[in-house]
Parts: sequence; structure tokens; C-alpha cells
Amino acid sequence: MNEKKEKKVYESIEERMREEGISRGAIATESLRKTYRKKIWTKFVKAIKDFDLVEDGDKIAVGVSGGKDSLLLCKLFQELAKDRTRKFEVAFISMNPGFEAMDMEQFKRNLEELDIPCEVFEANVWEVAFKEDPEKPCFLCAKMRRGVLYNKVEELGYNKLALGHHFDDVVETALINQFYAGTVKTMIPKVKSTSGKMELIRPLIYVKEEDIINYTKRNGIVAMACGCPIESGKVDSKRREIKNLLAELTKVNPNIKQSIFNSLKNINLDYVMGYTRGNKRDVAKDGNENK
Ligand SMILES: Nc1ncnc2c1ncn2[C@@H]1O[C@H](COP(=O)(O)OP(=O)(O)OP(=O)(O)O)[C@@H](O)[C@H]1O
Repeated sequence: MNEKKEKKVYESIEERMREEGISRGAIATESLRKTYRKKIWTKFVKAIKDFDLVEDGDKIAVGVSGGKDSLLLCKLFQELAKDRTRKFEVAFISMNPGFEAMDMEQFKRNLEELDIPCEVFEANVWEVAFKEDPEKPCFLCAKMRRGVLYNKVEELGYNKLALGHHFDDVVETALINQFYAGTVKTMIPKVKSTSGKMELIRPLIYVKEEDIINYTKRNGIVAMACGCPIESGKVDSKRREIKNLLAELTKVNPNIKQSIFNSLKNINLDYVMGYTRGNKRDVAKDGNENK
């Protein structure tokens, strides 16, 4: 969708909102049930079923960054909560890592327009990370964001935190780890937090980023970017490099991302030279760890 078309879509949604007296949130929900039923809704429900992500009695916090992925996740959980056979509670929680005031206004406007009641708490993460490591604040920033968010969610008494990581995140993370960390691992749909008090769940694991981008544009949702210079593309990052590489490879083999994703579910332990499970490391008999 080019800029001109995007503007048109935005205007037609505004018109519908005025004429029918409905909110952008209602339009976004309808879109999940109709246009994006197959590409988003069904995949979300499948992940929940495949990995038991939502169980009776759960108190789930959805982590809201204001970006396209977590905004979509909120709308999906609101829909899921309408299914009375599932007995779970859901709430929407956001940590403000130090957004500019203007961004914060846009963030709140988005939530309001999309009918997402969200609790926002303040944290000084960006400033601390940039001060500590002005050249490469990403690692520290991400680590601190995770730490502060997880602690808060645990403190509030939730047993699960839902994150907006999707299919492409899984594939890209696997390649980043393989290319730069010399290990085969990625984000998984359900994992205990470090403290062991809560589980992290990733219900968008089957949903493709391309479909999230299209959904966001088609519904006139102005999602926010992370806001830091690295994410907004001024400085290169490994994820961007891998994204570009995958885009190139996809031209030759359109199924490449799906194949990488499948490979992460089909690891044949008889044909790997070594693996780790918990604290235990196992190496093939004639393998040499030092090589
Ligand atoms: N400040 C925050 N407050 C609450 N949850 C957050 C925050 N930042 C990130 N998250 C959660 O962690 C997930 C992954 O964060 P990351 O920064 O990698 O975002 P992303 O891949 O750009 O996704 P999004 O489009 O939702 O921002 C988000 O989808 C969201 O669920």
C-alpha cells in the first residue's frame, strides 16, 4: 500500500466512524472476524490451542508497547475474552520507558480510539541505558525493559504475560543466534520467566509480520515505533540486516521463512553435534567442543 492509498484508507475509516457512529476499535475487531480471520484470528487461536497458552483460572497481562504487534494482541485478547467457555482474566499493561511527551499523547490516543483500557506505569529505562552505553544501548535497554516489566507484572499478581512476538521474530531470532552467537535457539511460545513466578506467552507465533502490517494499515491504526534512533533505522542493527537478507532469499525461495520456522520444530537430536538442556550439556561422542 503506498502513501496515497494509505491516506485514502484512513479517510474512509474516519468517514465510517462518523457515519455509523462506531469506534476504530469496533472496526478493527470486525476486520479480525472478517478480512483477517484466516491470516490472523485463526492462527492466534491455533497457537493458543497447540501450546495451551490460555488455561482456566489464568490472570493474563498483555504487554503493550504501543507498536503494531501488541496493539493487535490486545484486540485479539478482547475478542477471545468474549468466549465464555474460557475462564481467564485479561488486563493491558504498559511500561513507559521514557517516551517523549508527544509520543505519549499519541500512544494514549491510539489506546482510546481502539477501546483498549491500559494501565501505564513509568520507568526510566531509556535514559539509564543511553547513559550507560551511548554507542550500543539496545542490549541494556532491552534487558532493563524486560526486567522492569516482568517484575511489575509479577507484583500485580498476574501468572502470565502475553508478548507480541510473531512468526518473523521467531525466524529472525533463530538466524541472529546462529550467525552471531553460534547457537540454535529462538523465542518459544511458552516459557517460565527467570524468577519462575510467571509464564511468558507468545500467541502471535504463527502470525506473519506482513499480515500485521497490512491489518494495521487497513484499519487506519497509527502504531508507534519504539522511538529510539536504532529502531527507527538511523543506525543499523543485526535484526535489520537479517530482515534484509531474508527478503533477498525469499525472492529465490518464497517458502524460506516457513522452512526455517518448521526446522525449529523438527530438530533431529541424532544429527546434531551437541545440545544443552537446562544445565546439562550433551556432546556427540567424537565431537570436540573446542574446535
Ligand atoms: N514498554 C512496554 N510495555 C509493555 N509491554 C512491552 C513494552 N515493550 C515491549 N513490550 C512487549 O514486548 C513485546 C516485544 O517487544 P519489542 O520491543 O520487541 O516490540 P516489537 O517487536 O516492536 O512489538 P510491538 O509492535 O508490539 O512494539 C511487545 O510486543 C510487547 O508485548
